[in-house]
Amino acid sequence: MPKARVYELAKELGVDSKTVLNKLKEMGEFVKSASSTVEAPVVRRLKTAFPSADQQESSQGTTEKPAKSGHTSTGSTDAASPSKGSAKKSSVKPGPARSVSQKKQEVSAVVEPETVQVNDNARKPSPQSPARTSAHVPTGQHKSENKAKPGAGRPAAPARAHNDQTQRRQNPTPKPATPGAQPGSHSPVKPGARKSVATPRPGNNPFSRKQGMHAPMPSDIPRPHPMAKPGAGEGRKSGSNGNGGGRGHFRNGRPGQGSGAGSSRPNQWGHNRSGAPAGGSARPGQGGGNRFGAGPGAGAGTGASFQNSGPSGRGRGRGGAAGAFGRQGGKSSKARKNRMAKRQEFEEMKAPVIGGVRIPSGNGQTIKLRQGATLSDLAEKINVNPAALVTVLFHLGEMATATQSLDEATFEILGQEIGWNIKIVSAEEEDRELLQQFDIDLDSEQADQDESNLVSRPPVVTVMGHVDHGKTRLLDTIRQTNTSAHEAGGITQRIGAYQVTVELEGEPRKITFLDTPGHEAFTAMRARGAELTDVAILVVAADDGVMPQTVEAINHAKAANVPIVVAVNKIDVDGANPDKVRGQLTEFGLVSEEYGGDTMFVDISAKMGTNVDKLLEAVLLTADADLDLRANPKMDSRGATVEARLDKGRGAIATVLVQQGTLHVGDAIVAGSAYGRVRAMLDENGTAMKEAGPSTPVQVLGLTSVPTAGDLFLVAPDDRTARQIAEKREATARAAQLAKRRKIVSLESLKEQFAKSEVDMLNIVIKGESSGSVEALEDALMKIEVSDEVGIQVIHRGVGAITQNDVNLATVDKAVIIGFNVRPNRQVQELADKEGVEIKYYSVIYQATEDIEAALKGMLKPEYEETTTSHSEIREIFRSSKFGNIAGVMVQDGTVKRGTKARISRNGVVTINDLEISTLRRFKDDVTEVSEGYEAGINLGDFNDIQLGDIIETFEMREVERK
Ligand SMILES: Nc1nc2c(ncn2[C@@H]2O[C@H](COP(=O)(O)OP(=O)(O)OP(=O)(O)O)[C@@H](O)[C@H]2O)c(=O)[nH]1
Repeated sequence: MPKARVYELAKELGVDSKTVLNKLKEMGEFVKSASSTVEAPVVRRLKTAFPSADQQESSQGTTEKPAKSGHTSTGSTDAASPSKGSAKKSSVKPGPARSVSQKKQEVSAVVEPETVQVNDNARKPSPQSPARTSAHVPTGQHKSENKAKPGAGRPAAPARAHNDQTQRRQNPTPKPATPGAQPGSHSPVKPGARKSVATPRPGNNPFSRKQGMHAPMPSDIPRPHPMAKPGAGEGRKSGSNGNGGGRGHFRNGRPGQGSGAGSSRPNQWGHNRSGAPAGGSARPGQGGGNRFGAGPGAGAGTGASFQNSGPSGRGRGRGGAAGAFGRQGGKSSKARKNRMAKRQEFEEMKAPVIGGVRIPSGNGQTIKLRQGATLSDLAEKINVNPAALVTVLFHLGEMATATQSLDEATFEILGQEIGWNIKIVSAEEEDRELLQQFDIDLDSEQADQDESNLVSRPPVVTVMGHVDHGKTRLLDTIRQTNTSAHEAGGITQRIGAYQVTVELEGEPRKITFLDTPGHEAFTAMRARGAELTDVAILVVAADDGVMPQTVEAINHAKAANVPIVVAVNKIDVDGANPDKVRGQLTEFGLVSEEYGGDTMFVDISAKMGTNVDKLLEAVLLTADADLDLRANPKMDSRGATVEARLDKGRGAIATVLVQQGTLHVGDAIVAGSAYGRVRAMLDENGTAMKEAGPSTPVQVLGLTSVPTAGDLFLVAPDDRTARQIAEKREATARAAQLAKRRKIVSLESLKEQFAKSEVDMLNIVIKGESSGSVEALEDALMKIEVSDEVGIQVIHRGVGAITQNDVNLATVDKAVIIGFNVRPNRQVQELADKEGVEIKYYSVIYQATEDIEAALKGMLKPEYEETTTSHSEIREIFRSSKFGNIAGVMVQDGTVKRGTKARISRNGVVTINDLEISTLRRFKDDVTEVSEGYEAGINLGDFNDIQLGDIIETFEMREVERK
């Protein structure tokens, strides 16, 4: 049985701890404080020294000093004069009364944290309590009720709660104890007074939004706002403590805290819900604690807290000893608020308290966040402290930092909790909304097109297919130029767009070709919302058939809902089998017309020019059959950037494809975050143009910066609007970039792993001559997978020469700079040399990827494997007082070396690992190694458990090359 503590004895005996302490002193027992323990014999003596509990109750009721607390006149006093004190305003709601001893406990000034009581309640009476009557039930009655109904505290919870609330206001008017105000659910039932302990009713959480046990009153308004000064929130927290434990059970799985000992950080947010105890104990006297602690049901186990906070009377403002509205508090004059402030507080008060923090409810309002948004982004939009959101999320069981990107589902759950309908919008949607701010509504423009304004436009065609199947050659043939000859490495790297005119049924028709490095750029553009392609030509070499990238290309075209025309190429090559290609493609849903399908297949030879005209016809026929290719040339131009680069002499040059309207020289244009005025326009041959209609690719000069491939462009009403749109886009792009960067790190917990040296990141800065090549290179690099332990992070990419900024960034982030067809100037190179920044130059993508892959492999930590170096049999054991046991061995194989790791195997079973050959001798000489066939003396350090016949195996960990 545990030793009794003074305060427990005091309760049991129905006196205050001080009395017990005095008595003990008289008895010659030195006991330090109320929380000190007392030995069993002393307890017996003490009990005999006091009258019986019942006697004590009756006497106590009359003898208790009023000065002890507001509740000193309990028991018979109340019974005798029920109208006294709080009875004036008491409600007639009856509640089971507490036992007298219970009341006395409440009167007691000394309460230990572990006694979960509301003794303080008794000491903080208020004239406002509507439930006070219940507290004035005569003692005897209380007793009998309690005895009859052991759990009688429950029905009285509301009354008790009010009592608590009011009592904490430190009204000196003597008050009776609150019935059932001592749930003490955590403690075992103790004799005497403890029997009347009531557990809090689960359904009476006064701060539950759903249960409505406690309608927020102006007097409940915390001050200052807990979001601003968490400390002030404790009152509220205290208030909820009574039942907070119950809440805690559900929300945090931390049952019992609500009735447990005082929290060391009572003011921290989140304690409400977790049911952590009131802050009063840790910060005695803080006003909030008293006032809000007085909420209904607040009694559960926070007695100590309140006890401390109450009498100290050092409450701030309205707290502490303040009256109902705090006007009697120490700083009452300062505490007075104007109506507005009170109103505001009231509103704040009504805000849901989640996890101890109060977030103004959005009342179901919709709020839009960009993909990859963080809690900080949300906090900014709804004007709350990001830390509060972190807390709320934590209470929802999700751990995230304020700057960590969260997914849509998490935001949705969080939104539901805080009353906001959080919608995650794509970058395109966000951009559309941004444009709407400038009265540019792309959706309605599209929908409200007047049929009469629509004229047919050329189809835009993308050529896709497996590597080396002849895409570039086909485009060359079509244009009757030979661009592949100029391409470094012979691989298409630049994204261009060209227009050709072909004759169909005697009528000249235009086709716009996007010259892409395959489907990757196509998808990269789509990712930006640039749905440029109308028809895809799928090039399949007849001598090679369907290859992995052919399938990928099909999938991408299908995903974009783009009709496919199949060009079965290289039919001039020996072994070409166009039928096989047809057969293979049926598996992918591309059934040729000859086979009863609706996909046009044309057998061509890009090299010889065979049937290329037929292919173009097929493209036009497919476009005519499947698509309604019309656009309005009369409106402001809209389109997308196909490629952009920085020209030394002419500045930014963007190849744009006009999709709607007509682009004119002099138009104010914005493409992504680049803007400017169209200074000049050139076609693919460098010929100047004055205007460009729908489906026309055109090079635009005059932008202030280089846009990115796939960036949508539009003509703005004026230069200023163009600039403002660009600036806004720039800002959102920067935020998104940051989020993306954070995501890379947070998603895979790379950072943490990195910190633990479990993963290494190769940071890369990519600079290239055009946005298309930079993008293609980045995509290619990101696909490199070497191992889970190493990864690539592109920390910056851009078009143009390598600059000082790039080097600086690389220095800070320890990055490697890749210059793709670009070079730094001398000063920048010198800076890089000085800073030790590596700059690698490439003009072919695969060389870059190969190099980086090799670098990553180099970053892998070496792999080790165990190699056995020798076996030696123990043939003799020499006992040395100085060295311990020395094994006289015969080296059976390999070489024993001093200092190597060793293990012992006995009858084929390893008995011990991790030994070391500490000394190695040949006769009397210390040696470093002994080879096979020789005898040696081995000492294994402290290890002496060796037997004749044991085998000493030595081994080393050797580095092995990674595959
Ligand atoms: N015999 C023959 N060779 C062809 C034909 N078409 C292309 N080639 C050759 O195939 C090789 C690859 O052609 P490209 O046009 O560069 O292939 P690609 O698909 O553009 O390749 P990437 O740019 O690497 O994606 C070149 O050597 C071409 O000359 C053809 O119809 N017949």
